[in-house]
Amino acid sequence: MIHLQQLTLRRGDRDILRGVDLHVNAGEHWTLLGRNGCGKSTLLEMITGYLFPTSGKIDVLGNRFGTVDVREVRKQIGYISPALIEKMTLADPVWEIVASGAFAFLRFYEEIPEEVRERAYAELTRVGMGAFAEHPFGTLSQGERKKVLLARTMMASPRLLILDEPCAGLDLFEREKFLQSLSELSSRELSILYVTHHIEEIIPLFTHVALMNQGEIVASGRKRDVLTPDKLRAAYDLPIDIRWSGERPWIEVRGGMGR
Ligand SMILES: Nc1ncnc2c1ncn2[C@@H]1O[C@H](COP(=O)(O)OP(=O)(O)OP(=O)(O)O)[C@@H](O)[C@H]1O
Repeated sequence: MIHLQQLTLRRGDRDILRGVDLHVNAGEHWTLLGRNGCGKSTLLEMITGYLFPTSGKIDVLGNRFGTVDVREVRKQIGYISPALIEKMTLADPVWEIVASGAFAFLRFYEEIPEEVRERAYAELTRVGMGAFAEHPFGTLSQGERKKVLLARTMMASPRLLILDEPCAGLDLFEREKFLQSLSELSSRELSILYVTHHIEEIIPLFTHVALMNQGEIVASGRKRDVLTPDKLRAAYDLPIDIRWSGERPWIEVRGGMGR
């Protein structure tokens, strides 16, 4: 699904990404973790073809970037980023926002086909937002907006779903509801790449983790192999204990900072 080989991004005299290798195979769902500024969002922008590397190779869904039209590849990728929410028109009804996901544009200037409207309602219902279909998008809470964007993304039946901190700013209840909606997508044929700062968001759905530190991937693989106290300490510079509840990790910072 995603194969990155020796990716480097140089800006001025600084390497923002350095020698990044990442291999996401069909049927795997990955989380990407790391401290502020380590390069997570930059990596997502490369995988979605908005940024080009200084060196290295990017293959996404069987397409080698640099030899294909990335806009065509993007049609198969659902990408929810903080910037996307800002692009939505707050006065538009929720169902129209969702329906626009079936096309490669943000707003409708023509009548929306009935079939698209029905699918939009179905996707909204699936994420528990059916009752809000006629509400203006701008009146929704942050958590509700995130679920609407998830529904919108699914309109294009993506093969790859990329989420950049989708639970940021959500309360516990909204976060769990969002994660549940995400889990329910696992029956569809798609792979998920999910960036977060919160290890407890690595719900059973996720199979693999990549840990970044200062532009490099310092550990990657099956989540139980990567989420170990030693590897987390190396990435976060903190003594971290980890406890598993089923296939979901919970962490404790041992003795506070600096010990
Ligand atoms: N166009 C640019 N020119 C120079 N530096 C940049 C540019 N874009 C990003 N950076 C720097 O690259 C680093 C990585 O940024 P990025 O946004 O990818 O980090 P992140 O891991 O997503 O951080 P956060 O967790 O805070 O969202 C940061 O230090 C940022 O300041």
